[in-house]
Amino acid sequence: MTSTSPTRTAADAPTDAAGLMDGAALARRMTDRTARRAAELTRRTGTAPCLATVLVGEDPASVTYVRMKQNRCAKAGIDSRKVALPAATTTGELVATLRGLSEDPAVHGILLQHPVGPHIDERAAFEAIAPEKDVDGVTMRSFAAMGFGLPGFVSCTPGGILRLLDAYEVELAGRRAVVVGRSPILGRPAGMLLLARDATVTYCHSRTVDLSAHLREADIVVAAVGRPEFIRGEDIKPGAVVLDAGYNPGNVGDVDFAGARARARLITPVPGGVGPMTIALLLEQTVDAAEAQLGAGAPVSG
Ligand SMILES: Nc1nc2c(c(=O)[nH]1)N[C@@H](CN(C=O)c1ccc(C(=O)N[C@@H](CCC(=O)O)C(=O)O)cc1)CN2
Repeated sequence: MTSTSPTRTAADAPTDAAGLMDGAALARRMTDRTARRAAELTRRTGTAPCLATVLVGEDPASVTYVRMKQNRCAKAGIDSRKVALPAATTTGELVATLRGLSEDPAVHGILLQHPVGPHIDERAAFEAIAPEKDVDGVTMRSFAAMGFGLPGFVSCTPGGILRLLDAYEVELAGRRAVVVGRSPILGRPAGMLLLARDATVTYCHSRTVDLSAHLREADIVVAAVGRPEFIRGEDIKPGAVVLDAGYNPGNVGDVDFAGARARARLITPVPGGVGPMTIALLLEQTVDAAEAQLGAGAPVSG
């Protein structure tokens, strides 16, 4: 991915600006721990954890994200199996591929890169992933667990957002959280995870009347709308915590960073905030899945 956004330095920030939530650093710490767990699992079982990545077509951003996931797998001692399918793949063919991976004992986790082409029934494809291999948290069974606050694989970006909030000791119970966006891999599960932690959650979306009024009341804002700098700084409540899950071309988030930072208490940058957490969670959940399938949970301290 190329970056056209100007480089931000600490000197650019106003003196009373929000603290940055450093997702890149937290993701590195998580991945170090995941790598230790993967090594221990491989030593004990003779089998390395394996993630299958499935990419349909050649969308440049998706190609980049899949490559990033495979590179980080390699660094963490996780095998990856790349399945690249032509753009013309049908729903039936994709479902058959995912069912085959679901039944393959050498594969412990499956990732279907979103989005797939408009001619494909993405929901049907996600549902072809065996729940015990759904390390990306995209099946309805995983959604149900997230909705009820039960154990299970979480959607990776929303899960990463919760880890960031916990790492920065942000209180959630009773706080007003506004999630802008309702996509199945991002906004919806983000709201479910926040609700499971007793936040008072409001979803805003394209049909919301007076988004600004909702945002101005929000203690926590999750921006997952997919439009560059859509959230205006002036709408952020002073002292709010802002998580920008946008990944627009040019590494631009969904939030007007400078404007929001001047009012918020904590904010994630783009890049270096929520994005790296997505892949850290994917790797962690792949090792969770492998441990469960190989019957070999390996406690690792630190
Ligand atoms: N099946 C899925 N598809 C998609 C998901 C997902 O979680 N599961 N998320 C997004 C995109 N995505 C991963 O696929 C993703 C986007 C961005 C990043 C990231 O780390 N970005 C960096 C900057 C990257 C760069 O420098 O080029 C950052 O924000 O610091 C990771 C993953 C859509 N599809």
